[in-house]
Amino acid sequence: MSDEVAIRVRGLRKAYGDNVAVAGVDLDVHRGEVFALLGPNGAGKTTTVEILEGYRRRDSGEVLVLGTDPELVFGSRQRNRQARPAPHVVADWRSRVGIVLQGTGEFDELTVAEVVHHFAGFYPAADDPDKVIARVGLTGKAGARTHTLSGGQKRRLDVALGIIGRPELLFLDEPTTGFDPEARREFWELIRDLSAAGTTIVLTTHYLDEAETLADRVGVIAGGRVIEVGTPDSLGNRREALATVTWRTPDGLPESAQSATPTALVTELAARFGGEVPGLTVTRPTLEDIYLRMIGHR
Ligand SMILES: Nc1ncnc2c1ncn2[C@@H]1O[C@H](COP(=O)(O)OP(=O)(O)OP(=O)(O)O)[C@@H](O)[C@H]1O
Repeated sequence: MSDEVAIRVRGLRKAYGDNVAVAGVDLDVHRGEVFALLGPNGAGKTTTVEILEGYRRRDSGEVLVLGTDPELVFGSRQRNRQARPAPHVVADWRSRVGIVLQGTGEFDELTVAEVVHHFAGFYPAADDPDKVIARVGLTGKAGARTHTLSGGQKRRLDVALGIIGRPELLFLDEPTTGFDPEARREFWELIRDLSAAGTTIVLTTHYLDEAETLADRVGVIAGGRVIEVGTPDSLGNRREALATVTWRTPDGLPESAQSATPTALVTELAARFGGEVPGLTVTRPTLEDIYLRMIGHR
């Protein structure tokens, strides 16, 4: 991870009529990091990400993605036509940014291999299509027509199309929705590989375990504002949170205590029981506990 920013957002605002979806977001994503955006339904995640991708127009604020304002790259309605980059800069920016949208993975009568090979032709330095098909676990379906794929297999194809151009920056919107547990684990491996190879990754997810496993940093959005940014283990003062120690009394009844010094408590319990403490567990709040607390549910 480096301190150089891949994405810089300041004072981003976007309203749909009277509904303010994004109410002043500031955000930096560093080059090489995996950044997860979390937030309840309607929090403004997709709106924010689609503005970063150049698919939606903002009302105000500054946005730089790989040093370029995405609105100037894509927008035909940009405010300042003079500022529009030259065509080669636009093509260069598009090829450096990979986007995995929700549910694009159906191309009528085309096969998986045909679609991936076709998309590879759009990029100046595309990856090997067959290698990418293997990476997303679709080799067995390479000859299948895309409309015959299952939901999870279509998402894998979406991911293949997002990475075929070897992007420097990859956006993933709820990438593992509909994946079975094994497919999720395989996908996480793929993200780790891409990250290890230096790809900056921004993902939105509702799975807290996914954010915890993959993200270097997490940003929590609620009501169109970023309420906190931090590493998964430090968010919401998680590191300082009390541990819960549970055990069974000699009568077999469950007992528990919260402690800032659980090791001392366990040592004391071990002395009290003269060795093994029955039913002993020591837990700290999960990212999900902390997240739910942050967004106001208890
Ligand atoms: N095209 C649109 N037209 C009008 N309102 C919209 C549009 N897109 C989003 N909104 C509204 O903007 C707000 C933020 O929506 P957004 O899709 O950005 O949230 P989200 O955090 O991605 O939610 P989810 O987790 O459900 O995907 C919501 O109140 C939503 O109804």
